[in-house]
Amino acid sequence: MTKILTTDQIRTLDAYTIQHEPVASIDLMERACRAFVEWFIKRADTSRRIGIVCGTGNNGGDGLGIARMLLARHYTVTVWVVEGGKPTADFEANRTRLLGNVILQMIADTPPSTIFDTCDIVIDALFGSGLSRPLEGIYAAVIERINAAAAWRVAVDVPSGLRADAPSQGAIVQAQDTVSFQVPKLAFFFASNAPYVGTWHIVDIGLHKGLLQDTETDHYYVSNDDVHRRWKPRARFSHKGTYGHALLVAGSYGKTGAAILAARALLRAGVGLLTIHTPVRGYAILQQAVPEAMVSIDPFEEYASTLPSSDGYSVIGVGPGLGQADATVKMMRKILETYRKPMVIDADALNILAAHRELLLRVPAGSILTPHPKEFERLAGKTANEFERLEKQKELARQLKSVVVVKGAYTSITSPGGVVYFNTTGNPGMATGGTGDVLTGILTGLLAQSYTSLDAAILGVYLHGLAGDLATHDLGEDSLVASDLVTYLPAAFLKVSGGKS
Ligand SMILES: NC(=O)C1=CN([C@@H]2O[C@H](COP(=O)(O)OP(=O)(O)OC[C@H]3O[C@@H](n4cnc5c(N)ncnc54)[C@H](O)[C@@H]3O)[C@@H](O)[C@H]2O)[C@@H](O)CC1
Ligand SMILES: [K+]
Repeated sequence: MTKILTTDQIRTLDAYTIQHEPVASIDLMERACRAFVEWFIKRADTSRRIGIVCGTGNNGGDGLGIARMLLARHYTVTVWVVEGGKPTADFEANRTRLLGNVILQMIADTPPSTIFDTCDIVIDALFGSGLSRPLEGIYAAVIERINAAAAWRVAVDVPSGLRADAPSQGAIVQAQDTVSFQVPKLAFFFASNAPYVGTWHIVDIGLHKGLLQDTETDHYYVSNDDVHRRWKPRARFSHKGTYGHALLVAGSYGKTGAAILAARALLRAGVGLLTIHTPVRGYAILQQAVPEAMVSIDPFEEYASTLPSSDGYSVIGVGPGLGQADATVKMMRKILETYRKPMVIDADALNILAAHRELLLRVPAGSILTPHPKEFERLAGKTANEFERLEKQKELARQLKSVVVVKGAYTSITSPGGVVYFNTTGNPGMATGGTGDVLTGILTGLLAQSYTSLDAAILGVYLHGLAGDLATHDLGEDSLVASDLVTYLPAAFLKVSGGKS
């Protein structure tokens, strides 16, 4: 698991590294500059004209060090320093090291609109993690020019003006790429910050490994290795009973497709047996579309009303295409009153919980809830920003002793203990109807196979995004449909299992 740390934790790590490696502060900055430059030179050749905009803190010190290294590699570099705060010692040291290489252009007033006209690339080293209040005045004026520049904008550590672990206000640099030191910052994972962060990249600056390992955090992001460790190979002497019997409660008149997508994904996720409970109208369609599944037929024509029995199922997945008819609400109530094993709860099943809040507390411990942001808002209430939403998500997971998955570009998975895992697979092609139904199927299929709910959620969300990425690789983002995720799920399993699936 890769950690996401707060600014205070990173500051502690910096200081600890300086003291215990030991390494001089200026040499640690030198390492940071070198790591940035190594990343940079792979992406820009020496014909590109570079502008570096520096503050007078340590982020600005990085900017000066980067300037020196790029000049030594024969890039054309202009360096601007925005006058203001008291320069730090490492900024001063790097200013001295730069003397004679380039003349620093000082900015004391609103710069002309043409300031960056001669730059192909603008490197933003105005402020880093030391930002403590919104940027205004001269800083805001410079940022306005940076954002208006017809150049590739690359931020050092964080886009200036963005707070790493709190909501941001004031002027913020809109970087296309952010090269961040050692660990990603929490703010990078929120949709509202995407216009500032662009694509983020992590470079290793060699902060103290021991302390990095020992530093506790509630926030992680998920990589292929983490997922591989959670994946379980199938046993030689296993049989269909080994892999669970899932019940999928899904579909209503006009929404049988949701049941098909979830059912197909469930089977491709490796479940032993699948029964789908669906209204009469869905029966013939499901038997043809998903021949591997058994169908339990509701007495009602158009929506589900009565589940004959929930006994014997290892897991229930409920929600896709379900509708919210009164009879369906009654059925949900009955399920929650009698079934005590984990469930996967999605879509209309979540909306039913939001509208009948007494049911929420009946959700069996160890379940997985998969709201998109709007459904989450109905469940947990409005929030002012994504930091607040994440706190509410942790609270809900604790309260229900379940895993809460809020879907988005970086789907966040919260354990009952309040630990958050951000998923890193997936792409905008998946922003299309039915992909959520596929996720419900995958998660239900994994839970049926006795994965813990947290492992099922981390593995399932990752596989779902990876199937989307593999599909996009062949088909492009524009044409991706939810069924493609099911088609590419086997390839995703193969990738996660290292070819052993
Ligand atoms: N040894 C270290 O601590 C290392 C630090 N590094 C760099 O140092 C950065 C952090 O440096 P600093 O802590 O000096 O912080 P910054 O360079 O981000 O900010 C510098 C100063 O700006 C002032 N400031 C904050 N908000 C302001 C506002 N809204 N308007 C005006 N002034 C404001 C603060 O008082 C602070 O002293 C990191 O992001 C990274 O780029 C790297 O060189 C790696 C090593
Ligand atoms: K910056």
